[in-house]
Amino acid sequence: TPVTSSPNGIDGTPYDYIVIGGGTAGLTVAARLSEDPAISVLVVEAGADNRDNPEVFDIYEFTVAYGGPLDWQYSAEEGRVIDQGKTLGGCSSINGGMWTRGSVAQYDAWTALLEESEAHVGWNWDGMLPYMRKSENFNPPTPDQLAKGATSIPAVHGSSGPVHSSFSHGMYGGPQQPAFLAAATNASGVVHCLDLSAGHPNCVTMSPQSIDYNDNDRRSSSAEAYLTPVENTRTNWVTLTQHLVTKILWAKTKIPLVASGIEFATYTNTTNGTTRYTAHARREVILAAGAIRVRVILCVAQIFQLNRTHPDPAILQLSGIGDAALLRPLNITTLIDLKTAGNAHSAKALEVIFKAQADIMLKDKAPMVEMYYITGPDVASNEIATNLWQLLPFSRGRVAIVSTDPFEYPDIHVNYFNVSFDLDVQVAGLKLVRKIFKTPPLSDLSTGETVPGAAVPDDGAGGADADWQAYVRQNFGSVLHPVGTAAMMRRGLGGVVDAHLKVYDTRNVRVVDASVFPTQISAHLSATVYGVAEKAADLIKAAQ
Ligand SMILES: Cc1cc2nc3c(=O)[nH]c(=O)nc-3n(C[C@H](O)[C@H](O)[C@H](O)COP(=O)(O)OP(=O)(O)OC[C@H]3O[C@@H](n4cnc5c(N)ncnc54)[C@H](O)[C@@H]3O)c2cc1C
Repeated sequence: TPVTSSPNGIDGTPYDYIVIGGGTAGLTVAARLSEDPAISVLVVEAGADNRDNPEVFDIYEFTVAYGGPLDWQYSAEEGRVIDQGKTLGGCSSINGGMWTRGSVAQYDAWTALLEESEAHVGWNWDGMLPYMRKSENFNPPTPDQLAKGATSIPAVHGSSGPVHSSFSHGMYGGPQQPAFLAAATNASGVVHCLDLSAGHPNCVTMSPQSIDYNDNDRRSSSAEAYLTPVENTRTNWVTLTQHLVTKILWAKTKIPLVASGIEFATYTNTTNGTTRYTAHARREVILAAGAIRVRVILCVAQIFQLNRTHPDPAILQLSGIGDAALLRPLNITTLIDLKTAGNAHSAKALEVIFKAQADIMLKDKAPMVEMYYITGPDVASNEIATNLWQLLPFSRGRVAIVSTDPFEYPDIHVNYFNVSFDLDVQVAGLKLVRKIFKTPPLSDLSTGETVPGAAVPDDGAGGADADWQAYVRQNFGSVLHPVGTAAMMRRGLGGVVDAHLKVYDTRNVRVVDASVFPTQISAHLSATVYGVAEKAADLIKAAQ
């Protein structure tokens, strides 16, 4: 069976590649590797196959899955909840489907954080664009959508990839959208651009989603895009759902480590299986368990940038890769002492990483916040609203295992506003939102502000900083874009994987998911995660 929840026939079986996590990146890389019928691929996914559940396929039910069984609901300090997809397709099965890319300079900075000798691998805009396009099948705006104000630059999009992207049938056609575009320009000078995916996202425009226009706006998750079309024909690819990978098994525990496979256990909403199964990897183990869990598996570096959480690391930690000081008290033998988990980024390394980010903000003028304008069905019919999302925080969080029980959630510290500049950015962004709503032509449509309203009185200058700060601290929620927990960076900077996405000091373990982003980007992440996974697949194939 191509997708199964039974370990029978998988337990004890060898595969060429084992992919841990059938999420956004995991299914992408598995699909590409299994294009060669001589290569066998096993994907092990903790969640179930919920492709037929409207909470997954119906993009108009976005947010309904939060807090339910399809959501990991990791907890962090101050009672915060970090939602992440626990279902086939991972976050791509429950996310908002916003389809955007970061700026040219942000991708170029990834190379700058690697060894010079690795620059040729092409972790930059020019090297990523072909892969982001490869993943995509863009449906340019229809005449009706054009009339409502949709724009695009079709040449920057892919037109024959697996992930469908388009504007929706439900695209709202009222006067509020053009009024917002014009008011944003009038209030701030930010220009109206045609497309957020063209590498220059410092602008205001309407944005497509990862949905299939020709299939009634059905969500185009990684499962729908990469697995569904081939699942009945590609017999060399098996996906096991409802099983948690508990650790990586090692054939050789001297550096460079060689993985021999994985151990896994049944995992349902009611069962933490006690039986441990194994599967063997002839070639490689590929970690794609997301930015929180990879760290649990790897037990490696955890930068927890605001809006980013790293799931993968936990699996690394359970497998003996991580900070010895964390693993020793848990009686886990440290195989690779990767100290970057938690607090080990030296001041010198942080200076380099922060300077790269500051340069992107100051020289490249990369967007520091996103204003997500909402109208139509998402809010009451007489309301217009804006979410303000901070894109490039300097605060860093961390993920660490707390026990050797693989079912136990890792300890997550998001450290929001640990760097006070992040709070300044929030306040400046919110003041600008208020200004835009008070600027024509949007102001002509508004009868006044309800939220935050009197909670942050407008003193004529947009409100007092102290009032805004208190408001942000009380109301702030993460946009749930964790990255960087197993960063692709020079080892001296705290990197966990090299430019080939190989974990340092291992021969055959790679990380392929949002964990490897060394820095945050001014975009929603999924389009870039697909690009990373597509590029990773080619790197892995080239190494065969
Ligand atoms: C609520 C929400 C809304 C978002 N909205 C958008 C948006 O509108 N647009 C956008 O572009 N991006 C959005 N994002 C971000 C984007 O979806 C994610 O960054 C991206 O999909 C992450 O991909 P990934 O492959 O790194 O991880 P995931 O897609 O999370 O995949 C990891 C997979 O590994 C599985 N797993 C974890 N641990 C184990 C284990 N031990 N054993 C087996 N399996 C395991 C998980 O269940 C999961 O399926 C959103 C994210 C969230 C959470």
